[in-house]
Amino acid sequence: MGKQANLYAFPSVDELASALRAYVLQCQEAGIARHGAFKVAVSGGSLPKTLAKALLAPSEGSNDAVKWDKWEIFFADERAVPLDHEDSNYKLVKDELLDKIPDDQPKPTVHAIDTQYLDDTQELADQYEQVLVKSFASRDSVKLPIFDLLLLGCGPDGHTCSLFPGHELLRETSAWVAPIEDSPKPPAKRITLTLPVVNHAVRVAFVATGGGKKDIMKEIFEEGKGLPCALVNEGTGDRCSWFVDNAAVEGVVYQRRPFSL
Ligand SMILES: O=C(O)[C@H](O)[C@@H](O)[C@H](O)[C@H](O)COP(=O)(O)O
Repeated sequence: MGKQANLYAFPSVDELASALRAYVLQCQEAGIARHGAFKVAVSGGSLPKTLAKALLAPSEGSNDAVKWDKWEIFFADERAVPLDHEDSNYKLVKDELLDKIPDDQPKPTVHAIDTQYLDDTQELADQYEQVLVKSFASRDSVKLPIFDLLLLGCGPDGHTCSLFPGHELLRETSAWVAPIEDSPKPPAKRITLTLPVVNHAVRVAFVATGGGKKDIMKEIFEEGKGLPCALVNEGTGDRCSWFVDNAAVEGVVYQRRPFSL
């Protein structure tokens, strides 16, 4: 049992957000204890909004503080567009979360893509990989970076990051960051963390809300079928936690756990 992904279901997004906050802050403290920083990668989609709900809530004491100055934020996937483009995940995270951090709090370090390489997605991915190498090398001198936490969404087809069902990118074994030019979800050109990097993180948290997710949740948790989200579940076991609302898992046969840290 201990080897399976944790599924935490909440009656509302507000309750989900408050548990997510506790979970993220525990990961933050573990990262700081390990190496003096909290290295986290985030997805686009609906995740930044829920994350903002969790993290911008007022702090309830010293054990409940978001230590933004220790945060290094990376992008689990990013679209090959300028940073002020409406498809940009950077812009999404900036608008939903970063710009709303109160002025009296320090700001996190944010690692955006280098937009001078937008016309060449391989180069864009390679350059972003170098950002990771610089951030992680002194820590591990490593084959793979070890993120303290990945905060991911789950698409209606079971994709996560920009790793899509049946795509050859799922077989990538050496790159940390890879380009994709034919994303079925627009825009087509993107970069993404690869599956080995995702599965190597200390912890992975998926956030999925709303009844629109229940069919794919059933497939992921009951059948798997090589869906990217299921591959992450298999690759990370109980290092993986799903934060969902009841609507997203209605009818899904899989044991929910009461949330606790
Ligand atoms: O850039 C992207 O497209 C996202 O990173 C993508 O992987 C997203 O997380 C899922 O599609 C879930 O999106 P929703 O949360 O909006 O369903």
